[in-house]
Amino acid sequence: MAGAGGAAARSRFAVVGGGIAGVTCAEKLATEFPSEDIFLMTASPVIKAVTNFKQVSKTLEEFDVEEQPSSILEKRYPNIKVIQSGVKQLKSDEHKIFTEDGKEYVYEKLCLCAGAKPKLIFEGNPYVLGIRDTDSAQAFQKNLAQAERIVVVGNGGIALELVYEIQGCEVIWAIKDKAIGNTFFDAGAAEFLIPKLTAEERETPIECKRTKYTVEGSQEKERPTATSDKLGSALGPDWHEGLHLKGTKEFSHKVHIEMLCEVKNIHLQQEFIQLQRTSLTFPKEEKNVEPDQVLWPVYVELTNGKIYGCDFIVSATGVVPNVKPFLDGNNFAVGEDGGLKVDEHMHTSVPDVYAAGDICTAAWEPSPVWHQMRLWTQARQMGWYAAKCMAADTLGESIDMDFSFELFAHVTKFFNYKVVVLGKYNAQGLGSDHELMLRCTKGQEYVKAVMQNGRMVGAVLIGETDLEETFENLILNQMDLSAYGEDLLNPDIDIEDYFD
Ligand SMILES: Cc1cc2nc3c(=O)[nH]c(=O)nc-3n(C[C@H](O)[C@H](O)[C@H](O)COP(=O)(O)OP(=O)(O)OC[C@H]3O[C@@H](n4cnc5c(N)ncnc54)[C@H](O)[C@@H]3O)c2cc1C
Ligand SMILES: NC(=O)C1=CN([C@@H]2O[C@H](COP(=O)(O)OP(=O)(O)OC[C@H]3O[C@@H](n4cnc5c(N)ncnc54)[C@H](O)[C@@H]3O)[C@@H](O)[C@H]2O)C=CC1
Repeated sequence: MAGAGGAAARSRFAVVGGGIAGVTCAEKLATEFPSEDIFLMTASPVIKAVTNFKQVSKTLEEFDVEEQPSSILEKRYPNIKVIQSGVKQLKSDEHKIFTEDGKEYVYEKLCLCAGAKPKLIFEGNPYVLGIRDTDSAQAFQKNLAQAERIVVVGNGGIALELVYEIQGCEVIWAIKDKAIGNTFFDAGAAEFLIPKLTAEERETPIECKRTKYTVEGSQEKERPTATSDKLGSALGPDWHEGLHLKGTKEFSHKVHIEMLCEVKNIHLQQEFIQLQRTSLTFPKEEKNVEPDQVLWPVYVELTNGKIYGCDFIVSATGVVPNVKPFLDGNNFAVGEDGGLKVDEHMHTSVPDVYAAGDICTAAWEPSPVWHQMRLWTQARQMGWYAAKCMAADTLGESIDMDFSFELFAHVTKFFNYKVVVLGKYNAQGLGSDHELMLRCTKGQEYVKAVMQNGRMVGAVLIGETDLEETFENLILNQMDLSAYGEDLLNPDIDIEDYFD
């Protein structure tokens, strides 16, 4: 197709990234321009396909994500040409892309969908693992299978999933906040969820005696393999279901939460022993463990003064967009979160270069009830809409913002509860100018509506509340609900009757 030194292959449209954003973008372009070849360049050997797509309501959507060989995509869309090689450089003024295998490609319009990678604390420390793609999830599972205790740092989606799923291994969960799950929940919702975490801990606590580590013994153990530099796509829904997330112990779940703290330092075993011997200020005893009984491969020192020994650390502390190969020599505007800034047409600050999914930072003036979160729903919506914008620009047509950006809407599962979050579900950016309405039945459902000037601007629905469509409509139509007062959440009143 294109050889080093040979003529560069040309295509009207090129997309970089075989994750949900890139594949959706390429598919949409392939449908809009059936007689054009679409280049899809990706560093990963497999691509992500959205299957069983279901529009649950106006803005809520559910789908499965499948990892597939790229040949399946090419079979479905014969005009998509998958180029399996990482992009190492972009020369946007020449409209050229250079891949790791020494080839070059010329495009007219390009969409960058290279995703993101875990933003690790103490990056480079071999005992700190991140979870992003199939390889890193498997590395995590392999290490967990030999572990008795791990420390999970972070309080977002990944940490919430992990602390609930891990069995047979003690989990020390270190969070900066005063409640769990700060990216999705406020303290009230966290309070509702906590019993689920501790209940299962009580059900099956057949605790075993901890085997004693010796320095020699621990050296024999396989060391954790931290996330490699390989750039796979982010995992899909229920990614942990196929994995056996089990440590070496016989008990079911055992989670200890350390709130309002961060990791101050990480000490390897030898260094820890040395510090204990020589430093006057270093704590003489490891907290939580009988001194000298156990030696752990690594020790985590928290800012609250506590120290926990463990087998390894999971850093579930957010992501950083994969922008590096594209920045050099190109004048991209980059957001505070490190993403490529895109306008309301998914266009970056560089001519003919668009971006979608985790790599981008939405820099347009959003609807008052939409915000960006790096989620696969948004990756799909952005990839699809970016392709529409590329098509419209090519054909000289105008295009309106897609409806999916009107309202932030996400449906997921935490602690085995269905969770729906809508609009400014945590009163993000509203300051004190809002009121909360709550309804909670322990162990069953938690309903929170965020109200501003008598109008609903956000909601959290945990459990089978069946309220998502009604609330979605109420947020979208911004009806004045002051007259309904507390009845809005009264379970004996069918509020749908009011508004239908
Ligand atoms: C463990 C985990 C659980 C998650 N759970 C949920 C969830 O429950 N719900 C939800 O909505 N979201 C969830 N997410 C987030 C969601 O997976 C991502 O937001 C989404 O998949 C991002 O898609 P993307 O296409 O932008 O990026 P990615 O999936 O990261 O894809 C990027 C692609 O670009 C390729 N690439 C990277 N660099 C280059 C390069 N230089 N050259 C060529 N190709 C390159 C990669 O190989 C990959 O194919 C989860 C994420 C993780 C890690
Ligand atoms: N069910 C879902 O919807 C899920 C979504 N995801 C998505 O996948 C991506 C990655 O997930 P996460 O890594 O959980 O990111 P996240 O952005 O959801 O959460 C990061 C967490 O780390 C904390 N943090 C950041 N820096 C820290 C530090 N130095 N020390 C301690 N804590 C720190 C933050 O306060 C936050 O709680 C996110 O975009 C997330 O939205 C992940 C899993 C499940």
